Amino acid sequence: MRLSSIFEGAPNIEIKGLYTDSRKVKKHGMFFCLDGIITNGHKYINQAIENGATCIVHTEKLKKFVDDIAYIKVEDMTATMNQVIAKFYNYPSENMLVFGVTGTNGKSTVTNIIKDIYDHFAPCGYIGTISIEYKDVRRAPDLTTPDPIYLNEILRDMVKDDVKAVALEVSSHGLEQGRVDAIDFDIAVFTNFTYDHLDFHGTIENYFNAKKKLFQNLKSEGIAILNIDDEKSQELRTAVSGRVVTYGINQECDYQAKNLKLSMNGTKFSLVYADKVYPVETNLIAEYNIYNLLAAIASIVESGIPMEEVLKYVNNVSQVEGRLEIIDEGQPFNVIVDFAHTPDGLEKIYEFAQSITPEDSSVISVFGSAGRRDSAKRKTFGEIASKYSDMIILTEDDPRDESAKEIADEIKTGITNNVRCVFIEDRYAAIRQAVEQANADDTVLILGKGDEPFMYREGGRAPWIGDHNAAADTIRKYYLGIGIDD
Ligand SMILES: CC(=O)N[C@H]1[C@@H](OP(=O)(O)OP(=O)(O)OC[C@H]2O[C@@H](n3ccc(=O)[nH]c3=O)[C@H](O)[C@@H]2O)O[C@H](CO)[C@@H](O)[C@@H]1O[C@H](C)C(=O)N[C@@H](C)C(=O)N[C@H](CCC(=O)O)C(=O)O
Ligand SMILES: Nc1ncnc2c1ncn2[C@@H]1O[C@H](COP(=O)(O)OP(=O)(O)OP(=O)(O)O)[C@@H](O)[C@H]1O
Repeated sequence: MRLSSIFEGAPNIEIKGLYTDSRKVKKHGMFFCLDGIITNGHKYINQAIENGATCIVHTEKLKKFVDDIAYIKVEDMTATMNQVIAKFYNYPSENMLVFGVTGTNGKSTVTNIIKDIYDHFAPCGYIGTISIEYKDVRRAPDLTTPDPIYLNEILRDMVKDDVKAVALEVSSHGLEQGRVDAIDFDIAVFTNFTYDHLDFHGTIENYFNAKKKLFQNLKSEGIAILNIDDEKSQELRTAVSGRVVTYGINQECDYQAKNLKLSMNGTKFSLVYADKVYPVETNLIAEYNIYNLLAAIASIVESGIPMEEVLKYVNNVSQVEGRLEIIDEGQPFNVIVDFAHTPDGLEKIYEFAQSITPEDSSVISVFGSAGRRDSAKRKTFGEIASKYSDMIILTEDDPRDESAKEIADEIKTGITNNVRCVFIEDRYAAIRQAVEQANADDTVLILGKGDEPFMYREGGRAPWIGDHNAAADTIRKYYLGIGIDD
C-alpha cells in the first residue's frame, strides 16, 4: 500500500508491513513507536530502520532524522495506529460477523461454543486463549486478544478463506491497550464480573471500566448480550447505544433457563424465549456452563439463525479444552482438569465438585498460582480450597522467576482449618500423588492450567505435557498399573 494513501501529503512510497516491535520489522515496513509499560518504542527507531522500516510513526519529538525515511508525528498513537491497521488490511472485521466476548470468566468457553455451533451454518473462526483457528487452520496464540496488527492480519486471512464469522475473546488488557479499537463488533457479550487482574488494572473500578469499553464502543446497530444475573449488567446496559438482550437463570430475561437438572453426564433445562418454552438437553455440565451456553445461544439467535436450528446442535457441544474436562481412564473416582484461576472460577468448580462427591468421600485438590501475576489472590485461593477440600497438594503453576515454594507458602496463609496440605513442586509428581491418594468415589481436581502445553519458567515458556495428559498418564501408570513392568 502507498504511504500517500494512508497519510495525506506523505511521500508516495510503498509500505509492505506494519510493526510495533523493532526486532520484527522487515523491508518497507512502517514502525509505530508505542510507549509501553516496560520500555518505549521511540528508543528503537534506529533498529527499526536498520531492519528495513521506511516510515516511522511517532508521538514524541525526535532529535535525529535519517534521509529517505518518512517520519509521521501524530497526537493519538492508538487511534492513528488502529485506523492505519484497519485500512492496510482492508477492514476485515467489516466483512464478517464479529462476536466479541468479555467478562472475568467464561470467555474461552462461550467463544468456543459459539464457534462450535455457528460452524454448522457457516465457517466460523475462533481467536482466544486456547488457539487461533478457522477451517483447517490452527495456530498457537501469544495472547488472548492479539495485538491489533496480528489480529487484523488473522481476520484478513479468514475473510480471504471465506470465513463468515469469528468469535473473539476480548480481554481487559486488550481493551485497555486499544487492541480491538479497529474491530467492528456486531455482537458484544458479557459473561460476568468478579475479581481479577488487579496487578495490571490497579483497582477493580479500572478493571471494570476496561471491560465496559467493549459496550461503549459498540456501534448503534450492534447488539449487547448481557448476563442479567450479574449485577454489573445494569451498568453496562447504560453504556450501550444499540440493542440490549439479556440471558440468565435466576431472573426473568430474554433467554432464561428454568428447571435445571444437573448431572455428571449433562444438563436438562427449559429455555424460555419469545413466549415459548424449549426443552433443552446438553452434554455441558455445571450451572455456570449453562450461563455460557445461554450466552452462546443468544448470540447466534440474535445474529439471525432461528432458535429451532440452533438447538439442534446444543446436545453435543465439543469439549472446550481444559475447561471442566473429565478424565476417564476407567478409574473408580472422578478426575477433573479445569482452567479455574480466579477466586470466582475456583468457587464455582469447587461447588460442582462438592455436588458430585458423596459426603463420606474426599475432594483432593492440586493447584498453585502464577508467578509475577496478581499475588493478592493467592491467600484467597487457600481460603476457598480449604473450605471444600479434604486434601490439598500445592504445586507449580507458571512460576516465572518466582519460587513455587514461596507462592505455595502464600496460598497456605489462607488455609486456616486442619485440611491436609503438602507442597510438591513438580506438577506431574503432584498430580501422581493426588491420583495415588484417591479412593473410589473421591474427586480429584487439577486446577489452573487446563490443557496448556507449556509452563512459564524463569527463562520463558517451557514445555509441559498438559494437565489432561498428566492426569491420564498417572491414572494409567500409577493407579491402574498399565504400562509398568513390575
Ligand atoms: C501487560 C501487557 O499487556 N503488556 C503488553 C504490552 O507490553 P508493554 O506495554 O510492556 O510493552 P513494552 O515491552 O514496554 O514495549 C513498548 C513498545 O516497545 C517495543 N519494543 C520493545 C523492545 C524492543 O527491543 N523493540 C521494540 O520495538 C514493543 O514491541 C512495544 O511496542 O504490549 C506488548 C506489545 O503489544 C504486548 O506484547 C504485551 O503483552 C505481554 C507480553 C503480556 O503478557 N500481556 C498479558 C498480561 C495480556 O495481555 N494478557 C491478556 C489476557 C489476560 C487473561 O485474561 O489472563 C491477553 O489478552 O492476552
Ligand atoms: N460462566 C462462568 N462463571 C464462572 N466461572 C466460570 C464460567 N465459565 C468458566 N468458568 C471457570 O473459569 C475457568 C476458565 O474458563 P474460560 O477459559 O472459559 O474463561 P476465560 O474468561 O476465557 O479465562 P481466560 O481468558 O483466562 O482464558 C473455567 O475453567 C471455569 O473454572
